[in-house]
Amino acid sequence: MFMASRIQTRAFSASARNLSKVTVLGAAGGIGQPLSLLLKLNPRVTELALYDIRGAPGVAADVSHVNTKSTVKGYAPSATGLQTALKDAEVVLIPAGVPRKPGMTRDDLFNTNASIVRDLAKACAESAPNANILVISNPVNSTVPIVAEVFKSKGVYNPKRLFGVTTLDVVRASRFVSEVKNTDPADENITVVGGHSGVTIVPLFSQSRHPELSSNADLIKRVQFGGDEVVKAKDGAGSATLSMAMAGARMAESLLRAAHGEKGVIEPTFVESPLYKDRGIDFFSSNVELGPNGVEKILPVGKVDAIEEKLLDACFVDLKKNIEKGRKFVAENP
Ligand SMILES: NC(=O)C1=CN([C@@H]2O[C@H](COP(=O)(O)OP(=O)(O)OC[C@H]3O[C@@H](n4cnc5c(N)ncnc54)[C@H](O)[C@@H]3O)[C@@H](O)[C@H]2O)C=CC1
Ligand SMILES: O=C([O-])CC(=O)C(=O)O
Repeated sequence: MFMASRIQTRAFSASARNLSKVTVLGAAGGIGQPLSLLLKLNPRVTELALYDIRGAPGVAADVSHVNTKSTVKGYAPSATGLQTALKDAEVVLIPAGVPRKPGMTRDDLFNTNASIVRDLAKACAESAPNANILVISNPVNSTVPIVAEVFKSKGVYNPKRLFGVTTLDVVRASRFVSEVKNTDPADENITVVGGHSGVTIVPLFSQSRHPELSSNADLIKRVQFGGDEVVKAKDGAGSATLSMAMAGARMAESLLRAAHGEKGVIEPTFVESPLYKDRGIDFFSSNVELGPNGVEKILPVGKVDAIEEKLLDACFVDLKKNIEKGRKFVAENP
């Protein structure tokens, strides 16, 4: 009896400490809906706030019937809708914005998505300045710097709490390698660094258990342009949504695990990074150890071979321009 009540007390105080509100901005979209469902299935999430310019209350009502303990609320635009959705959030995921159609690059989305992300970042800076912000909206190489600039302008920028979601690139890399090698993707841990578009995506096969793959140009290209495969197959109906939802849910889960005290949680993510500042690159995706304060430690890229060195050089050229473009947008359109 005594034991049982002690265990109960302990369980209660642990869960009281681990109340985690997660907010999705763009929750009624192609990514937003399955992402919200996956978050509802995550026992670490205790409150789920779903916001969109249309349809979020319906998605919330639907997801709320899934029989896990978390509460779900949907928010429509109103005087306080976005503000209330964001208040006390520990993690905010942003998949709001338009997706590509065949023939477009991610940069072609800039004109529409830059202002969407800027405005949502303003709301986050005001209502959830201490949350972990996970940016999914493309072009990630530019939208993450946009969020950083907005937070700076409001005096609340904390680089340890801002993440561009690049998880899908490693998810794809491990799956594509497993198809080539006829292995289980769970055993294929492929490091992918750089940014999240075309040649800025740099897989480092030399560091994997199949170092010879670093000369496999087709495989490198497939990882760099994996998103295009989906855009083409969807034929005008959008880009990756289901695999992206899985990747976004994994990133959110990793942040919550780290926030709840687990050590050694590592994810690849696009963050403000010292790794290539000497090359003029202020944001870079690499493996990052997560902790209760967000970014705990940015891991070094490690040894790369001559082919990968060249891939990195090409990455830097585009990445620098993409980052600058995001910053300039906020400077000119505050
Ligand atoms: N980081 C990554 O690896 C990936 C990023 N993406 C990007 O994610 C974004 C979303 O893609 P999908 O979900 O397929 O698009 P979608 O068009 O299906 O959904 C976007 C949702 O955002 C909402 N929205 C638009 N403006 C908004 C605002 N101001 N506030 C709140 N919600 C707003 C729309 O109403 C819509 O429900 C795109 O920019 C896409 O390129 C897609 C796949 C992978
Ligand atoms: O390809 C796109 O436009 C969507 C995306 O970022 C991806 O699937 O990696």
